[in-house]
Amino acid sequence: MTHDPYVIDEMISAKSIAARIEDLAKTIQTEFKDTDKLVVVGLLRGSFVFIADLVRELDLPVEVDFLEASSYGDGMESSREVRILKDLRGQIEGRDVLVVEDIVDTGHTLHQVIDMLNTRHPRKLKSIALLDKPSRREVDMRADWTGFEIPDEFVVGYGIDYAQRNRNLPFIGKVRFT
Ligand SMILES: O=P(O)(O)OC[C@H]1O[C@H](OP(=O)(O)OP(=O)(O)O)[C@H](O)[C@@H]1O
Ligand code: HPA
Ligand SMILES: [Mg+2]
Repeated sequence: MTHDPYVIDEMISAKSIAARIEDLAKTIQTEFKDTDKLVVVGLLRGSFVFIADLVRELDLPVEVDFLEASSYGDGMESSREVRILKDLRGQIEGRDVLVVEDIVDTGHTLHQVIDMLNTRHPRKLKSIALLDKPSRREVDMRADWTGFEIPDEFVVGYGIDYAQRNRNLPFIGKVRFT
């Protein structure tokens, strides 16, 4: 697949992301202060940077697990069909679970993942997303906590890709075709 040339304009700096994650971690700590061992579930691949930074700010007993869900492939359009490519390693029945997502866009990915995890009867199931793009929503879905609300721009960096590139940028940038 070939892509038109583009540049990336910074939208949210690494420093702002770090500051916001400190605040979010305090909220999560309060929410789960009585939890024996919280299961923090990262949705691969996009959330790998966010989950790494978030769990290091949590002063709580946590277990980290991953689920791989994919709907975008290499393009900019959701397929609306969320495929589970890799399941959790652990059981979540009766457990407190926090799903960590990089971005909620149409909402299909988080919606379908939450539905699927609910069938396993966790005690408590909450979600957190670094970014929220509410103007593009196609299903009624919101993460319980959000880092930043963003406009309708295709973003990359801090774990998020365009055609599997740019995940390693330390900031969130928007893609601008040249
Ligand atoms: O709200 P939605 O419209 O469903 O979009 C959000 C999802 O899309 C992206 O994942 P993608 O399918 O590209 O896989 P990736 O995480 O491996 O990049 C992103 O990481 C979210 O998981
Ligand atoms: O803005 C985005 N950028 C990259 N991947 C995405 N998947 C959903 N929305 C986006
Ligand atoms: Mg993803």
